Amino acid sequence: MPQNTDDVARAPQAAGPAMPREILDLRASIDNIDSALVHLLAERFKMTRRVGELKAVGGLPPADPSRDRQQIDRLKRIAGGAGLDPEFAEQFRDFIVSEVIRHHEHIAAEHAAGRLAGELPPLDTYS
Ligand SMILES: O=C(O)C(=O)C[C@]1(C(=O)O)C=C[C@@H](O)C=C1
Repeated sequence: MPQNTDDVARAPQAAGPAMPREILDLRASIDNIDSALVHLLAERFKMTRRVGELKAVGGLPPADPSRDRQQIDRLKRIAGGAGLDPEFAEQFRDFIVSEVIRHHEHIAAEHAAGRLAGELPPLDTYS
């Protein structure tokens, strides 16, 4: 994903002390990381949208507390090893998953109203 790293260096400077070159370089990297995070999140939401469709079709509830517990324990362990505050990692996951739940609920309501769009798996294939 190409980035225009000149954006930061060309940004107008407020009056005051000059911005050190290293901060400008760090900001360019921060912008790249933020962009990667947004792209990763967009991919994650594509996956969860499909999960939401399958849950709606299968009559499964939007939230899955045992999966939540698994994810939280795993992410907190990873965060600890990566030098990130595990509580922050949990809150970040909660923030994302609460949006996923909102999407799941919307998809379930659309399905209940017979308006669910997109490719759906055939039902009762194995019964
Ligand atoms: O795995 C699921 O069952 C999902 O619906 C996805 C997801 C998630 O965003 O990771 C969302 C809600 C659930 O409570 C658990 C996980």
